[in-house]
Amino acid sequence: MALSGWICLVTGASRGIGRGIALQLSEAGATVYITGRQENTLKHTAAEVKERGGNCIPVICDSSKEGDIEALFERIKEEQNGRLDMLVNNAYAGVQVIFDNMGKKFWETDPSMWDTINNTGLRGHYFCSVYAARLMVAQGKGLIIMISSMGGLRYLFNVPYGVGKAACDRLAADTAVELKSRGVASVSLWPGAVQTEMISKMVLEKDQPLGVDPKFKDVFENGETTELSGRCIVELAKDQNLMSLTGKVLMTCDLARRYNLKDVDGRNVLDYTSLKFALTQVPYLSWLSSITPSFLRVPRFILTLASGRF
Ligand SMILES: NC(=O)c1ccc[n+]([C@@H]2O[C@H](COP(=O)([O-])OP(=O)(O)OC[C@H]3O[C@@H](n4cnc5c(N)ncnc54)[C@H](O)[C@@H]3O)[C@@H](O)[C@H]2O)c1
Repeated sequence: MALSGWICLVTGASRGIGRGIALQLSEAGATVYITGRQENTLKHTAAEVKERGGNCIPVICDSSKEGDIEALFERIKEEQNGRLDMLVNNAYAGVQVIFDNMGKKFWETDPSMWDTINNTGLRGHYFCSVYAARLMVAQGKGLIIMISSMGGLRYLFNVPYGVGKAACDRLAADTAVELKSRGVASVSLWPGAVQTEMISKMVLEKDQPLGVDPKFKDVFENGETTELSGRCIVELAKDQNLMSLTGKVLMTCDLARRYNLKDVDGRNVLDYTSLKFALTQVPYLSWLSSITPSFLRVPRFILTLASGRF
């Protein structure tokens, strides 16, 4: 099996993308530590891993609490003789608050939204990266992945969300500078729209989700399963040229093309960098989408320019 013998850690794996990644890593043969705040929900993921013949170790760990994080890494160090091959920084506490405040300006929302979104989804990632890097540098190899999103490029949802995602991308880039000579890779992964349990409840199962653009609902209707990111990560981990990608933002649609992957339900992966898809999002031009070949992609330098930073 591809990741047989690997020791991996996925934070926030009781549901959503973290759960999907844990399922795929364990299916590939890795021993996967999974974290979350509640024992009962974590146990569901652990049971599913076991059902599929995998091996995972649930650990209660609140990513917004540094004491919990320190204890988690102490435990891995002790149980695995200092070995850790992969850290997936996924835990995220922002989805509910994002939907509860959809359409509001930052000055109209409680400023504590910053902490809800970024204490777990950014600060927690930094703390985990520090402790993981200590183990990985000592063994001279490893892979750290930040689960981010295209909200890192330009405005999406709200201010703390976008700032947090841009910072996750920068966290991967800057940690990569210091880790590269030690044999450890660090990347940021942008999934596309993912059909998580929360997204199903708040978008897909509602006729007109409050404050949500109907186009947004269409995108999620064709979205990725929660396991596609994990499938991409398994291939990435085995990639002989992994180090050439360190520090970069990687998109699931690009990785699916690079490794010739389909989603776990057999569907092709929606390429949200294709010109065809981009046109569907532009008012008055969406009709052009039906006559645009799907292999044409928005060049990466245009994406860089789209950040509007210079
Ligand atoms: N859903 C999407 O369409 C989508 C698309 C692109 C990127 N992403 C990103 O993927 C990541 C995961 O998002 P998701 O949609 O799976 O979210 P989710 O809310 O479905 O899952 C988040 C997970 O983190 C856990 N968690 C929350 N707070 C925690 C804490 N304090 N400590 C430990 N665990 C905690 C939850 O229990 C859950 O398991 C986020 O960074 C999100 O921005 C999501």
